[in-house]
This record gives sequence, structure tokens and C-alpha cells, in this order.
Amino acid sequence: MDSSAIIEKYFIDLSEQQKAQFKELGSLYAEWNDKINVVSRKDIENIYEKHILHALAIAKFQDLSEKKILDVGTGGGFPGIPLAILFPDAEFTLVDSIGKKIKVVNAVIEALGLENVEAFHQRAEKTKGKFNFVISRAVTRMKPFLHWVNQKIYSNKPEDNCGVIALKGGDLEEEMSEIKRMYQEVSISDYFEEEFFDTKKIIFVPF
Ligand SMILES: C[S@@+](CC[C@H](N)C(=O)[O-])C[C@H]1O[C@@H](n2cnc3c(N)ncnc32)[C@H](O)[C@@H]1O
Repeated sequence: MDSSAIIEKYFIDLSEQQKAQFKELGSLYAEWNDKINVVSRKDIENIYEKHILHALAIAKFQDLSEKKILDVGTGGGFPGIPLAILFPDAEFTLVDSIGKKIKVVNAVIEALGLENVEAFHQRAEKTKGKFNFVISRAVTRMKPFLHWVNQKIYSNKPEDNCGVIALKGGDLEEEMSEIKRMYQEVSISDYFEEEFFDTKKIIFVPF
């Protein structure tokens, strides 16, 4: 199967423009990764499975339509860029503390003509604004992460359905019990069931 076709298999309602953007995304990263390393050389050959679909797992978990989203520690644009393609009516802000990674993100945004994403060379702690969801993949332990971002969530009323969504791997038992003391409603689930998603988790902290 053509790699970008994997996405069409999971997200069947894609417009022609979204299909074209997902298709182009793989070659854009291959091109940029030769100049600035944003994903490991080994992973670039499996960019759809290892990075793009992993990012889109958030969409299987939470509909982001018309929401304001902050992606903290986006690196080369994960999970923010694939999600911005999938939700053209949501507004994305992507930040990372490493400037050269944001350079790649801005080049990708421009090449794809994405009008719903802005990317900034900025630390999470310095980022201003209020968002429905703060998202991240593989950035830091949940406790400091929540400390960085808890003032940036737009509402803590359950009916507004706001919160933090983090994609993480590894042994999460200790950090989960650490944050459960402060956020009782925190949940952890597997990526949607497929061979690509067997080792990683989605953590959701509702506000
Ligand atoms: C392991 S990389 C993950 C990048 C991307 N999220 C991904 O999944 O490919 C972690 C990223 O978090 C960024 N980062 C770490 N601490 C940060 C902070 N306080 N503010 C913004 N970015 C931060 C790093 O610069 C790095 O790009």
C-alpha cells in the first residue's frame, strides 16, 4: 500500500486537498530531514507509520474541529502538522525551544499552504494565550508538563471539554500515579488498535 494511503484507510472522509497534503507531507520531511534532522534517519523511511499516524491517533481519541490547540515541543511538527491537515477548521499554535526545528515546521506550513497553523521558536513556559487543548508527543514527564501548561487551558468547566492530551511511550506507571494525586480524572488509553500502535499511550487530563 502507498504510505499515504494508510491514512486514507483510517480517515475515509478526507477531501482531495487533504489527501494531496498528506501525500506531499512525506516527501517534504524526507527533503528537509537531509538538511535539518527532525526525525531519526531510520524513521524517515516509515514516516507515515512512525510519526504521521501516531500524531493522528489523537484524532481517533478527540474531535478537534473548531478548537484552539497548542502543541508544545512540536519538534518538526508532531503531532500538530498532521492534525492541522485533518482539522482545517481548528486553529493550531506550535512551539518548540529549538529554532531550527521551527524553521522546518514553517517551511512545511508554507509548502502545504496551511492557513490554520502558526509556529514559534518559544519555550512552553513563555507561551501566552488560552487553548481548548494542549497537546504534545514525547516531550517531558507529565507533572512538569502540566505545571507549564495548566494556566493556558481556556476553561475548567466539564461541559467545555478542555484539557491536555499527551502521546507517550515507555513505563508510565510512576508518572501517572504522581499526577493522579492532583488530577483525579486523568485517563490513559492505548492508541487505536493496529499493529503500529502497540507500545504507546494517550494520556488525557480533563480540566
Ligand atoms: C523528543 S522531541 C519530540 C518532538 C515532537 N513532539 C515529536 O514527537 O517528534 C521533544 C521536543 O520538545 C522540545 N522541548 C523541550 N522542552 C521544551 C520547552 N520547555 N518548551 C518548548 N519546547 C520544548 C525540544 O526542543 C524537542 O524538540
